Amino acid sequence: MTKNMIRVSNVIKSFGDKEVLKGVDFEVKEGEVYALLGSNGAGKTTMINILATLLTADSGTAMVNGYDVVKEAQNVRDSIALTGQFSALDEFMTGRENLLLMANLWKVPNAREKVEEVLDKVGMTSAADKRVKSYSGGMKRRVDIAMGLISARSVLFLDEPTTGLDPEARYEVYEVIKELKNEGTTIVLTTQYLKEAEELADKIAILHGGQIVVEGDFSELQAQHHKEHGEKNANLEDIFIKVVKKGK
Ligand SMILES: Nc1ncnc2c1ncn2[C@@H]1O[C@H](COP(=O)(O)OP(=O)(O)OP(=O)(O)O)[C@@H](O)[C@H]1O
Repeated sequence: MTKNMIRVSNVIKSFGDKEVLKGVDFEVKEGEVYALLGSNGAGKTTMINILATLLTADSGTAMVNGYDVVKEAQNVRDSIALTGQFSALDEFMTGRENLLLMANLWKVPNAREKVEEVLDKVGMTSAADKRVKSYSGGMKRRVDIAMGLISARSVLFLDEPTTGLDPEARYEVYEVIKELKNEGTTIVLTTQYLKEAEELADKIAILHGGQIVVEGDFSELQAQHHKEHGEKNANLEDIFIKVVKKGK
């Protein structure tokens, strides 16, 4: 049986009197690409930060790689890599130097070989000796993802990895995610580009009104949409808009 890498159960989180997550439940299986979608402010980053031990939920439980995010936070941190919208790279160092620094910090065995391996994986070998400040947005994002891949982590969180990138750069990052997916990496992805979720994700979830209101693979979402709205072969954008409108 495939292992559950993530198990979220009845997670509730408020900021002051603003209730953002109102009982979130979901599971992600090993090797699955799980896309968490939602409008701006729906709570996607909040949920990911709870899973990444950067925030604590008010109640409910969340497990990553079999570890409780509160009681076994260090084990969870050792199990995950998180890449956000904002680059954590040193602009004055080269891509290779950034990766090597990270590999040494994490005491990765055979650091140099590992750096070459991840550079190759994200297609950045030929530009590896140029300073990060000369990179395009897509190149920076690819090295960011490579930073996450430096140590063998069980789950990769990609929080809006393509936001703010032009279409060409987005495509480059998209190709990297596809490659990781083919290798069987468990990925939780948030994205504003529904086409990406449609093509990359094994499972799509829509977070709305503080809960997961729809979940399934794309064809299941299409079938549900067909049943409710009589529209066949809808794209994810149509489905998303109907779900979000209905929930209002
Ligand atoms: N530290 C905080 N203090 C107060 N409010 C916060 C905090 N972090 C998030 N929020 C609020 O919680 C809500 C959810 O934010 P979150 O960033 O999780 O949403 P999101 O779905 O990731 O949105 P986006 O797509 O815009 O990134 C927003 O209304 C936000 O303003």
